[in-house]
Amino acid sequence: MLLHFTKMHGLGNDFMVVDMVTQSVRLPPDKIRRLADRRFGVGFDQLLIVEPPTDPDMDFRYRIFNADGSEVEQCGNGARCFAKFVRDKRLIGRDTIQVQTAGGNIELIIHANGEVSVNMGVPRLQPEDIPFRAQEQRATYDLRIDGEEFEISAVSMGNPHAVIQVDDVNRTPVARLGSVMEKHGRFPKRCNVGFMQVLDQAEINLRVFERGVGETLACGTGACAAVVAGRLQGLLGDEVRVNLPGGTLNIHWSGEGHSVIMTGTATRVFEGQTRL
Ligand SMILES: N[C@@H](CCC[C@H](N)C(=O)O)C(=O)O
Repeated sequence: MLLHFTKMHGLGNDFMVVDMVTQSVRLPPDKIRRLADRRFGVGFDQLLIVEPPTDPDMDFRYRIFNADGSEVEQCGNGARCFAKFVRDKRLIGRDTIQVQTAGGNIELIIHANGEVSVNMGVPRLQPEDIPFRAQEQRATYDLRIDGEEFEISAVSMGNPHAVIQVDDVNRTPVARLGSVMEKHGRFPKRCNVGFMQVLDQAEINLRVFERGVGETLACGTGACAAVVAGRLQGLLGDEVRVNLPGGTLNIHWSGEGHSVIMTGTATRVFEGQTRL
C-alpha cells in the first residue's frame, strides 16, 4: 500500500504530514519508528496526522506522534505546518482554522506573508494538570538531577514541559541533563526539557530536549513554556523573541489566565510516497 505524505518543517523541527481525510492507513508505533528513522526511513521528529474532527465546531482533528511512536498531546511548530498543509492541499479555504488536539483546541491564523500565528490556549500551571508531582503551584521547584540541584519551572502547553534557566545555552550539556530530566519521577508522563538563557526582558535563547525525540532544532510548545516560566519569574515581558538553533519564534503572553500566541514560519520541503 502506498502512503502519500508531505515533508515539512518549522525552523528545522521536521515533520511527515499525512492526510487521513482523503486516505486511510493504519500506522502502529513500530511503523512510525521505522518511518522516523533518518537512515532507513523518511526521517522526522514528529508524524502529523490530519483527520476529520470529532467535534462539529472544529475544522480538523490534529494528531501528533513522536519519533519513538508515542502519541502526544500538542506540537506548536507542527501546528503552523498543519495550517499551511490544509490550505495548500485545499482541504479548507479560510485563513483562520479551528483545530482539535489531544491537548485542547487551538486556532491557527495564516498571515499574508505566509507566517502562521497559533493561539495555543491558556497554559496550565497546577501540578496535577501538567502532570508534575508537587504539593502546590509555584513559579519554580527544586529538583535533583544526576546528584545536582536545579531550579525548574513546570508548565503544560497541552504537553508537559520543564524549563531550566542557564547562563549560556551553548555551554549546557543538553543531551545529558535532558535525557535524565525527561524521565524524572516527578513527571509521571515524562516531559520536554527547555534550557533558557535570558538575554533581556524581550529576548531569550532556548534549546529543547524533546520527550520521545531528543534535542530538536526548535520546539514551539517549548518556546511558549519558556516564556510562561520566564514571565512568571518576573524575567520577561509580554512580547518575547525566542532564538532556537533552527530560527526565531515570536511569543506573546500577557500573564496568568491568558492564551499564549506563537508566530513563526512553516515550510514545505517535498511531496513523497512510500510503500508500507
Ligand atoms: N516539536 C514540538 C513538540 C512535539 C511533542 C513533544 N515532543 C512531546 O512529547 O510533548 C513543538 O514544536 O511543540
